[in-house]
This record gives sequence, structure tokens and C-alpha cells, in this order.
Amino acid sequence: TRSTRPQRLLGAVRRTATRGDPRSVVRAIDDFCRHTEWAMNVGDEKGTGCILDSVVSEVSPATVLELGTYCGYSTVRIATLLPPGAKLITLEFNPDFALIARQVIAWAGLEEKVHLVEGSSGDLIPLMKEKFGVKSFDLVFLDHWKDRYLPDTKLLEECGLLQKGSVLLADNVICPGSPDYLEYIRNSPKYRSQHFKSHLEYTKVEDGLEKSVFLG
Ligand SMILES: Cc1ncccc1-c1cc(O)c2nc[nH]c(=O)c2c1
Ligand SMILES: [Mg+2]
Repeated sequence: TRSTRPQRLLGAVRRTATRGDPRSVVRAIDDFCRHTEWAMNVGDEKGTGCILDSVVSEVSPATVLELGTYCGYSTVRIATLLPPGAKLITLEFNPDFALIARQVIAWAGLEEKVHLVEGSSGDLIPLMKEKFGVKSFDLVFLDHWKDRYLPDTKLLEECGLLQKGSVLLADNVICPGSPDYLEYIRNSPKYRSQHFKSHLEYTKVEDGLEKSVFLG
């Protein structure tokens, strides 16, 4: 039977990236998606030295939560920029995506920094303290399903997983768009938000990231 897009993306990583070299893994996926087959990775414009990379470097987080692993592209991007000892927990609902992502993360040599957990964010977020020993997250990257951005943000608040200064960075707030999340986060006194205009990965379609600092 025909391979899946994530399987073809993993093949490109294995063929063109160097084991243990995260930057070559990121480059291999960007090249594959730009020249061979589009895939929903945050990409090298929203990713490259601009927004995602600069926010991660600026926050220099000790604990990161990524919602939506897909093939592990942003997982690798973020994990490469983390300070020693920092931990990234990434949640993926789709088992096929999770299987590919584990192999991409392993190829990059980042297994020690990354904990990929399969399941739904709504079920797993309430378990972060007791099962994963997390006190709070310094950075949350929302890149899963637009309809879960708002409920999961409220869940993070209710579970006491955000502290003063925690940063939420949400992908795709324009395309596909998450209007209820934007409405909430931009009008809540508990957050200070900033919008970074960009484009849908590998295209000229308008998109953007929303960076929100939790004020406690
Ligand atoms: C798949 C797609 N098609 C057309 C336009 C945008 C998308 C798209 C792009 C992304 O970066 C996504 N990130 C996380 N989750 C998504 O569902 C998702 C969907
Ligand atoms: Mg995205």
C-alpha cells in the first residue's frame, strides 16, 4: 500500500540528514516540504531565526510543553535551543504521527531532552504534575488543533501549570485560525499578547503566531 506523508518525510530525513545533527534534520524536512511535498510543520519562516527560534532563545525555558508533535519538526527545532538539563514534553494524539516523530527525534539525537506522550491534551494536561513531575511550564507551544487552543489554555490555568512569566506561543492563529483563542487571550487581564505576522509554512498564504505572557 502507498506510504503516508509522515513516512515519506521520515525517509527524507534518513536519506539526507546526519544522525545526531538536529540542524541537518530541520533542513532536510524544510527542503522536503518546500521542494517535494508540503507538510504542516511550522516551517523555516515562522521557525527560522525569526519567531519560534527567537522566542525559545529569549525565554530559555527549563520546561516546555508542545501541543501537537506531528512529525517532530518543531520538537527538534525547540529542543536544539534548550539550555542543558531542560525538558520538552510533547503531546501527540495520532499514533501514526507519534511513531514517525519518535524516529525523527531519535535521528536528531534528542531523545534525552524530549518526552513524547501519546494521547489527547485534554486528558494529559491534568496529569502533568502527578505523572510527569512538572511544577509549571516556562513555555507552551500550541500547534495541535485550533479548537483545542482555548480549552487547553484554560485547563493549563486551572491545573496551576502556568506561573508569572510563562509564555504561550500559538501557531496558525490566522490560518487555519483560532478566533475564540485570540478573543480570549487578547482580552484577558491575565495575559499580555503580541502578534507576529508571517505566512503559512512554505506558502505565501497569510498566517501568524501569537505570543502571550501569563501575568499571574
Ligand atoms: C493542514 C493545513 N491545511 C491548510 C492550511 C493550514 C493547515 C495547517 C497548518 C498548520 O501549521 C497546522 N498546525 C497544527 N495543526 C493543524 O491542523 C495545522 C493545519
Ligand atoms: Mg502549525
